[in-house]
Amino acid sequence: MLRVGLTGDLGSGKSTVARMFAERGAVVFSSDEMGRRLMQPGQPVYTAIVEHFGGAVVAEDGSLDRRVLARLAFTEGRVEELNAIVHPAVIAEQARLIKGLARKHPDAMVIVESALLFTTKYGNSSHPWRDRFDRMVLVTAPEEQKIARFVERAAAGRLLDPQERAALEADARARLAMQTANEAHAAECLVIQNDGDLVTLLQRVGAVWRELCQVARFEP
Ligand SMILES: CC(C)(COP(=O)(O)OP(=O)(O)OC[C@H]1O[C@@H](n2cnc3c(N)ncnc32)[C@H](O)[C@@H]1O)[C@@H](O)C(=O)NCCC(=O)NCCS
Ligand SMILES: Nc1ncnc2c1ncn2[C@@H]1O[C@H](COP(=O)(O)OP(=O)(O)OP(=O)(O)O)[C@@H](O)[C@H]1O
Repeated sequence: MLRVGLTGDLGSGKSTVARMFAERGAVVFSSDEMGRRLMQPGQPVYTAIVEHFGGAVVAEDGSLDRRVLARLAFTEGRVEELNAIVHPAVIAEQARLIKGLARKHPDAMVIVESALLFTTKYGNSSHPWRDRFDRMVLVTAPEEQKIARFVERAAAGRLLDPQERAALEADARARLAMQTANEAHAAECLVIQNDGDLVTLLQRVGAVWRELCQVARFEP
């Protein structure tokens, strides 16, 4: 089994790249999706977040209010408090799933996608990502393109008024300010530059996929 970490800043295109790898046969775990699942009512992570941050983070329907949490995390400087609750649970769940998969499908290519693989403090050693992954893939894009993609994805086809657009851009910049480590690790990664169209991206993903298959063949 080859364990691949797929990282890159917000809006760089990681999830898009992850889907392209999945189409080629990789098993992909999205940390954002897993985090969201573990934050559902009834989960220990949900309970811990409500106990720590108080009832103001609970929406009317009983789920966590992600806008309130995003404000606390990215505007009010409390992101580490949230990370300390969510990250250990996500990392443990990924380790559990990967262990099960290794037993059933020892030849699988597993890809774990997250913007925070290099920065999270919650692995089991001082170099958590080295222990968790055999190879790292980094997706990069110019800063303004990352912000534009984040805004367009959040708009989901709606026309934004200038205030909404400015608020989303500020949110993107605040999150990006916490993701400065990724490109500093470029030398340790297979890098996919996502500064063109989707056809170009598909070609670049194909080249990296072939490289990963070679590694898997020679380092089983
Ligand atoms: C603050 C929360 C509720 C905001 O939710 P929201 O739906 O707006 O964003 P979502 O979770 O889809 O994340 C979108 C992007 O924001 C960025 N981001 C999310 N969490 C973080 C963080 N802790 N540090 C830096 N950037 C982050 C990433 O680029 C991510 O891909 C949520 O992001 C969260 O709980 N974050 C803390 C836990 C975490 O790190 N989750 C992500 C991986 S486990
Ligand atoms: N090369 C591209 N051409 C056009 N659109 C793109 C390209 N790459 C990504 N996108 C679009 O940009 C948006 C952000 O991409 P994606 O969700 O893959 O980024 P991400 O790195 O996973 O972001 P986040 O960390 O915020 O989850 C999506 O709407 C995606 O469809």
